[in-house]
Amino acid sequence: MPRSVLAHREAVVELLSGLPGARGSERVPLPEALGRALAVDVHAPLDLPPFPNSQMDGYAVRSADIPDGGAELRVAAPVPAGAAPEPLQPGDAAPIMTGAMIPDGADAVVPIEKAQPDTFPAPGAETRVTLPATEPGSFVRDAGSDIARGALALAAGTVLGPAQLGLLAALGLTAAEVRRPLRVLLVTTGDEVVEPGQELRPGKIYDSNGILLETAMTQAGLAVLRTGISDDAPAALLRLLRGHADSVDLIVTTGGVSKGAYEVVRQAMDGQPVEFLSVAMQPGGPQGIGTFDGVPFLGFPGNPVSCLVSFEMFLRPALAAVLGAPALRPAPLARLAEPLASPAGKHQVRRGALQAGGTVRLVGGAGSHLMHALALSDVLVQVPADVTELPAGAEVEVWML
Ligand SMILES: Nc1nc2c(c(=O)[nH]1)N[C@H]1C(S)=C(S)[C@@H](COP(=O)(O)OP(=O)(O)OC[C@H]3O[C@@H](n4cnc5c(N)ncnc54)[C@H](O)[C@@H]3O)O[C@H]1N2
Ligand code: MOO
Repeated sequence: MPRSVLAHREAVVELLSGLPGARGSERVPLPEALGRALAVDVHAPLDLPPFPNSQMDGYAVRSADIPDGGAELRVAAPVPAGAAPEPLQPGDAAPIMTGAMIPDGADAVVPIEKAQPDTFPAPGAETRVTLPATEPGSFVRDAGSDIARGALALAAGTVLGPAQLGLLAALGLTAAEVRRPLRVLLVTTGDEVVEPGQELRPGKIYDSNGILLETAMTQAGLAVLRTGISDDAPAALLRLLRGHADSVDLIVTTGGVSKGAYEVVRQAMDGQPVEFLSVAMQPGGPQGIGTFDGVPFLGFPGNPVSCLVSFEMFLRPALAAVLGAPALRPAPLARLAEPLASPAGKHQVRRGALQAGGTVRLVGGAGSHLMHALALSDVLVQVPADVTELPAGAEVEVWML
């Protein structure tokens, strides 16, 4: 009886829950912190914005100076962005640029479009401007209105993307304290598999799983160690694993887990507490799970789509559950652009492309060798195990890659 997707995901969570959750932290410059998880809460060291500033190019005014019908005011010295302005005298309007500091005494900005004349006078010219009445606070971005000094800016565990790094920079920070990543040993296997760039002899194929999983894991915040491809000799794979097992937190292999005559991973795991089983999922059915010399081990199937689907369905969500990062894939509902059929009793994961208007088009068939179709997809279409047919227009959950 195959194991359900949910039960296998729980088994992977269980396997990882023994991992050192806190591997310590390190301080890295912001560009290097992309995709890493914050190790500590970050509180704002200053107000954002740091000072009240103008949201528009226009005139800084005292709103009380302008009655309902509008008023003609004397034009004061202009306030460019970056300058610390003189206080605004009663009855004056100071030309002010977007982002420039609101002068003391001013409490509103009238956009230049509402002024007469509606262009700024030449600097130094003695002129007057007619402005309409305005509410106090109009077009003024108050100090601390984005975040106040001392407030929690980002919580520990937050994965740092461009927006989070932009915030840290806005707060004047140049580095972040991030968690040390989990170290993963990734070994692809197969006598037929050769490194891209080498000669492709008859019967051989290039290793796509290596870069596929290495980068997927890197994006998920793991530090990946690659050893090169293992051939189908169990002794060779054992040498590779033993050579590195004590310096990693997790071992992942691809291939050699199904029912063939030369299943190198199965053979190498002989005597280790590793189970090889079938998950009711397609692709990604054959799976290995356990520990190798005490190190958590996952054996993904060799087909490229199968190994990526295994990563997305089991390892990535388990990392989210155990470490709080990476964030789970967004999983909205989308309407199928076409009908689909799915094997009874198996959770099917199809590859798809989201269309405008919330529909999803299937890309390629169900085959787990379809690397090109995977490369043209942006979602995994989830078809539950109890579903065998869906008409066009049916709602499906899609995981956004
Ligand atoms: N009699 C049965 N045969 C198979 C079964 C089964 O239940 N009974 N399951 C099938 C399913 S489903 C899958 S998935 C595969 C899993 O096989 P393995 O994990 O043992 O993987 P391999 O046999 O080594 O390779 C499968 C396939 O993937 C290609 N491959 C392997 N590594 C790479 C790589 N690094 N880059 C690109 N492609 C790779 C390999 O050449 C094979 O075509 O077993 C089915 N068979
Ligand atoms: O389960 Mo295999 O991963 O379909 O091709």
